[in-house]
Amino acid sequence: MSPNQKLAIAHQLAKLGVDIIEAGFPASNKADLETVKLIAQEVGNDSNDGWVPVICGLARCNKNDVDKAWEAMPEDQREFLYEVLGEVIKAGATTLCIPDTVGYNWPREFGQLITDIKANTPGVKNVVVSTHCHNDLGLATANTLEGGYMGARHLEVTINGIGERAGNASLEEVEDYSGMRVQPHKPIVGANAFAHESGIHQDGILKNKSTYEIMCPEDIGIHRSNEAGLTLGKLSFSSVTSCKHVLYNFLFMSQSPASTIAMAASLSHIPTFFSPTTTYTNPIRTLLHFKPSLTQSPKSFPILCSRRPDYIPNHIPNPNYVRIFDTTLRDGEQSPGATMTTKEKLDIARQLAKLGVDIIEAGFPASSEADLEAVKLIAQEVGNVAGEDGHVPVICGLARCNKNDIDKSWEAVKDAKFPRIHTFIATSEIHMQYKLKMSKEQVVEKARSMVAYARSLGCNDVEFSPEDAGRSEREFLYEILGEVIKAGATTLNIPDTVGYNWPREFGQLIADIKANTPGIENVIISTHCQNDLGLSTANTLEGAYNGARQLEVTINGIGERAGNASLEEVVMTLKCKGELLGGLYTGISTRHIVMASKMVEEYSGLQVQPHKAIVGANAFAHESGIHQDGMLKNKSTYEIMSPEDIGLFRSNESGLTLGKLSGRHALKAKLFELGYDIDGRELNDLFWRFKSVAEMKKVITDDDLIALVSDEVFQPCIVWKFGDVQVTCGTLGLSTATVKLIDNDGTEHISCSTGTGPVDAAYKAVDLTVKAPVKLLEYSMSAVTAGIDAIASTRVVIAAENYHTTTHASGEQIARTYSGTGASMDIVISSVRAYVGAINKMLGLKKQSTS
Ligand SMILES: CC(=O)SCCNC(=O)CCNC(=O)[C@H](O)C(C)(C)COP(=O)(O)OP(=O)(O)OC[C@H]1O[C@@H](n2cnc3c(N)ncnc32)[C@H](O)[C@@H]1OP(=O)(O)O
Ligand SMILES: CC(C)C(=O)C(=O)O
Repeated sequence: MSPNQKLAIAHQLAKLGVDIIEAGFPASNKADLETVKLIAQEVGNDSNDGWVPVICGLARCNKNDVDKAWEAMPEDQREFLYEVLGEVIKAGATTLCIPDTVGYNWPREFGQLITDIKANTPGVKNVVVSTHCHNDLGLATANTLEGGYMGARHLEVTINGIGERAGNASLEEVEDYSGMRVQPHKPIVGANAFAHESGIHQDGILKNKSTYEIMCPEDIGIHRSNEAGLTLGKLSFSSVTSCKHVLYNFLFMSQSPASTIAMAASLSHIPTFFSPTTTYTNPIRTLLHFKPSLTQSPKSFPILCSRRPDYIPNHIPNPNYVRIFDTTLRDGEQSPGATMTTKEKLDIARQLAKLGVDIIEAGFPASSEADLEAVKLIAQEVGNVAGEDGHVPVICGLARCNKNDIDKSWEAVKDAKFPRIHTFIATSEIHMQYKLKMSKEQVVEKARSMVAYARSLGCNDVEFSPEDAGRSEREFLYEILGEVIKAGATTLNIPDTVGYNWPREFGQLIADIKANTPGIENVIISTHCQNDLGLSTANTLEGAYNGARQLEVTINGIGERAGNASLEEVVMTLKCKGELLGGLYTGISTRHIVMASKMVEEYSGLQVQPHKAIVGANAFAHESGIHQDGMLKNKSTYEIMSPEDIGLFRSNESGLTLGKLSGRHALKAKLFELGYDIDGRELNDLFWRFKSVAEMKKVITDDDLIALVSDEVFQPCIVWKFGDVQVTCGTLGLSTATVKLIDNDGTEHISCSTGTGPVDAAYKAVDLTVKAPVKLLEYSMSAVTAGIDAIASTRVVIAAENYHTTTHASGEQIARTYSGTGASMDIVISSVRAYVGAINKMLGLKKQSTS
């Protein structure tokens, strides 16, 4: 960020009411010294409602760098930590910051560290204890809160959670100046955080907002456009189905996210402020560019147990084995804009099977004919194929507690080797009273009879969820859960539907259910944690710690509103910390994580933020000198897992350098290293794209290849194929473009158009051929690598003008949205590829729903 941008953010932080602003690292460079000085002078003396923030600058302990000593260390080394801290207190320190520098702690562990320091450090009563938690496992927010709970009274956070690698605990939002885009499903400030995609949620919201919202968007400075009478901003609605009730969606004023605050409850008095942001601007992927190094690699994981027990619906022979239930294709698809075609869902299901997930929730078959067909296909094609280790995943379909939904679900899954019906009904007062309009007795009876009905169809694997369990009365939960066990449920899933619990609370809920529900020993307890407060990963782990043996997650954490617990965070924490969690382990083959993440990102159109834990582009990138120095000396200094564990390979580790003389074998091998197993026609097509880039570019980097794979492989079914484009542009006249597209029969269509620029002209030429009027809602471009010969990656979001509308709560018609991505060294070609990809997705879905 520039000095002026930093100053503007400091002013904003002061308005927000933060107590201390760490303004920079003055010794790192002259500009930072000057900026911190300026902030100290201007912001550090400016009263906001009588409050002047403390201005702080970071410095190494040059003589003896104790920074690393402060992260979680084995209990037996704690004495050293108390000693160092005691000494600095004697020397005059006023605040003790306890950093989990590499984001390696989980909440119980970090909380214990704070407790121990408070109990054992001489003189600690005279200073303030602070947390500083990094987010490498997605646990920074939970660790920070646990630290606060255990007595820290100074919590170090960043706006939007940005920071080194996967970032820090988050306050909120510096998206524009930092260029660090937040993902749509980022809690609190993401574009989807208050958007409701699925019919059942919309129905609830229409009846009473508290059914699916735990805070008012207005509290954090977000204004609903329909209430404000405005329709600015992103259209994030795209339901797969027609719903009886009027559909509801929050459209945000485009400037709103930049004004929001993570700890909304305590900060709701703060005035709101905005900074406009409509497109994604993160410019450069900074995936692994390390030179191979001889230094020691991060610790290898303790091998707890690798065998996956045989599948028995209501029993796991090994008590430490935790089933991973992936709901990317059901809850994930409920993310606004994430509608996927049948082929895309099938591809993802295959990848989930490769990953080794135990259960794939493939959809909600009653929601539409298309979803029923997609789930059926997945049941037949993925639910009967054994993977490398002989594992065949369970295929599951969601259903409300009614016969029609359950029939559809059974029809969809019954061809799988291991079919499962998942039925649910809400149990919280607010949902029963306003949404269902049912008494407790009616809800119990419905749940009991529908579980029995599902069993009567011949399904011996029935999961039941008391929706909104996180806000349900305990005694009522024990009662209804006891009844469904008697009726034949084999898994009881406990959802924190609105992401309202914090880890201790959710863990206690699982422990209480385990202790008080009659017959619970005969079933599997499961968790399903939404991420509205950024706590879903920690809640899920607490659930496991307290006895849950099935964890419901999604790839990249996508899902309704702020999404779900993410598979990669939960699985990698169990892999890194399984021992601390009592020896828990999963059957996930983690080296397929990156491929799954990329595929879901491309198909759902939901891009993960660069600082997303595990799979974000920066998760293994080291930006600052001190970290880079540490990495060069020993990778374990700043990495808690090696990228290879999740299928991400450092450049050149193989020694393969691809260029214009490389052949398909080298390309395939290199792609395999990067986590992509590509063959056949896809490999061939990719090969020619690769060759054309290699002819122009001396060095083909991993990022170039990743961009090409995204563009070539993750494309929707082809309705129109991009052929050629020719543009003329400049200052002397209108830009003109000629575009050749090829239809399904191989016929070439050529159109010409003028436009305000070359991309506009090319898009108009495409429109002339396709004749399906669309509106361009978003357009963003980023350079994949540095330099003039970089590959440009384009992302567009479009909406159809004449069809695919749905009704907004305000009564207006809202168009569904479709995303497309493209990559090329030529920005116009990249742009046209993205545009044609989005159009193909729109036409493909239209074809699918009309057939
Ligand atoms: C927490 C979750 O994630 S729940 C899953 C959310 N997923 C979805 O909603 C999938 C997409 N949804 C859809 O396609 C549609 O909502 C459909 C096809 C399922 C239903 O559409 P419609 O029949 O038009 O109903 P609509 O969605 O408007 O309203 C939901 C109705 O189901 C009822 N309902 C909601 N949950 C349940 C349940 N678990 N069991 C029984 N009835 C339920 C509501 O009370 C409401 O009933 P009402 O009409 O008597 O008031
Ligand atoms: C259907 C249930 C499990 C759900 O998605 C939720 O409650 O969030």
